[in-house]
Amino acid sequence: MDQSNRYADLTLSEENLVANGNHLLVAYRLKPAAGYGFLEVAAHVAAESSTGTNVEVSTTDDFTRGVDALVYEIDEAAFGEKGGLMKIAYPVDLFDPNLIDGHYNVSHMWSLILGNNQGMGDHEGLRMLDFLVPEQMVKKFDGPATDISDLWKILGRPEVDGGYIAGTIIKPKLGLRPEPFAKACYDFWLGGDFIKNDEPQANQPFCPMEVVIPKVAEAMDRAQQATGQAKLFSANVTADFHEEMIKRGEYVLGEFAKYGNEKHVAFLVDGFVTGPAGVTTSRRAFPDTYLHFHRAGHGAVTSYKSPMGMDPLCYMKLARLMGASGIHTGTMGYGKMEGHNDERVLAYMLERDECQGPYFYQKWYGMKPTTPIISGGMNALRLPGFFENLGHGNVINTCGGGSFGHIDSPAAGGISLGQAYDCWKTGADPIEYAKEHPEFARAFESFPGDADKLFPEWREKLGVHK
Ligand SMILES: O=C(COP(=O)(O)O)[C@H](O)[C@H](O)COP(=O)(O)O
Ligand SMILES: [Mg+2]
Repeated sequence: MDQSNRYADLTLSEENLVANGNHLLVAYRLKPAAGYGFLEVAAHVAAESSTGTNVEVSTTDDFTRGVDALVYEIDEAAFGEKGGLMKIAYPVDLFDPNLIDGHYNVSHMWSLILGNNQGMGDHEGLRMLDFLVPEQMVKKFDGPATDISDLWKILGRPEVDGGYIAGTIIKPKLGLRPEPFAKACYDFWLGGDFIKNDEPQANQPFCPMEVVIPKVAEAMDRAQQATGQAKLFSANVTADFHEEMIKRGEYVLGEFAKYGNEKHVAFLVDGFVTGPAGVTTSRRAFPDTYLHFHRAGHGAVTSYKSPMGMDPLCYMKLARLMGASGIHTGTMGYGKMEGHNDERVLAYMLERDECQGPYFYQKWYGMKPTTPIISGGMNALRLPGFFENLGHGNVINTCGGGSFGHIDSPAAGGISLGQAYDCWKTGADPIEYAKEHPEFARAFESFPGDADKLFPEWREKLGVHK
């Protein structure tokens, strides 16, 4: 049934919709299934995402029609064989404020703008490319309670432009028992700032939280004394229900508090698999603890290979609205995961108070920034190019292989990361810099494949032969 007479109004002006601020606007890429018209399917998406279904119903009244989501712009040829562009305006009244405090919840918003419409049978692809949250809504999402400035403060750095946080992920991903796990922490903290649990490290029988966390807390205390520097640990508190997550969070804080280091702890939440409810549990139960949002699983929804789901930019915006202090943002083509250099905008959308997305200019109205967390196949050699592309180093970077794969030690791995930032920041040539900085130089021998690709004559220039 073609519902475009009700769920489309191509006379609407986006400029007015933005100025009025009474709609959440969404841009989609749509590829109709064979035999269906573009506007017909676009209108069905709007119906299915707001007040309609696939047939007229007798209970619809004039008020209902007044909160219809409306297709207001289409460009059928925008993406060639991949489909066309269409934009939908969702009235703010469709969204769901909490009973408790009137804040919006991301789960509900997500269920509308990317809910049933994903499963419709009359399209071959529907992908969310960008969305614009109007001021009246932005101000009623939780947003982050803490941000990178809180970590810089603990590290004794300026709370503005405090710079690069050199981090790692304890590897191997699984299988370490408590003693070797804590030793790996200590060894890295002799050279780096920040350690995270790998996303599945939690309470396994071979490494129970109640055995390993006390050892990690003790290792942090020893490393701080040995280096005279503050250290940070991001502990995985992910759980399927809030009481378990709170139990884990309180336990971790209690163990680090024994050394006065409860503020040196962040909470790792596997936010894609636990969903907005899990993220919000940590955000609200532990507002003083940096919320480290790991996105494992997000590729099922955000991979550029897919005609469905949403672009990573949209996922970053949802995470900031949820209240992530930091989120894994990808490596913009410099690491091992899918991505490209223009994904700078993911970081800018997270950290700035205003940012131009691919279709909308989003203002955040003072909402705290979310830190880009850069991870996935990174090491000291790949970092200078990454910083050059992004234009700054105010990020948390976690290199698992890039630290524990350094041929000298995890500490040398950590040091090499900080040196990579220093190399970029001072504008030094990496090869020349390596001649004066042994840990950075040994990263070339640790990751020869990368060295060959990034700095072809490195062996001759550094006098390192096979
Ligand atoms: O454990 C790692 C990286 O380990 P390594 O440094 O050894 O590659 C992270 O889970 C990935 O970065 C996740 O990807 P993303 O950060 O893109 O979500
Ligand atoms: Mg991992």
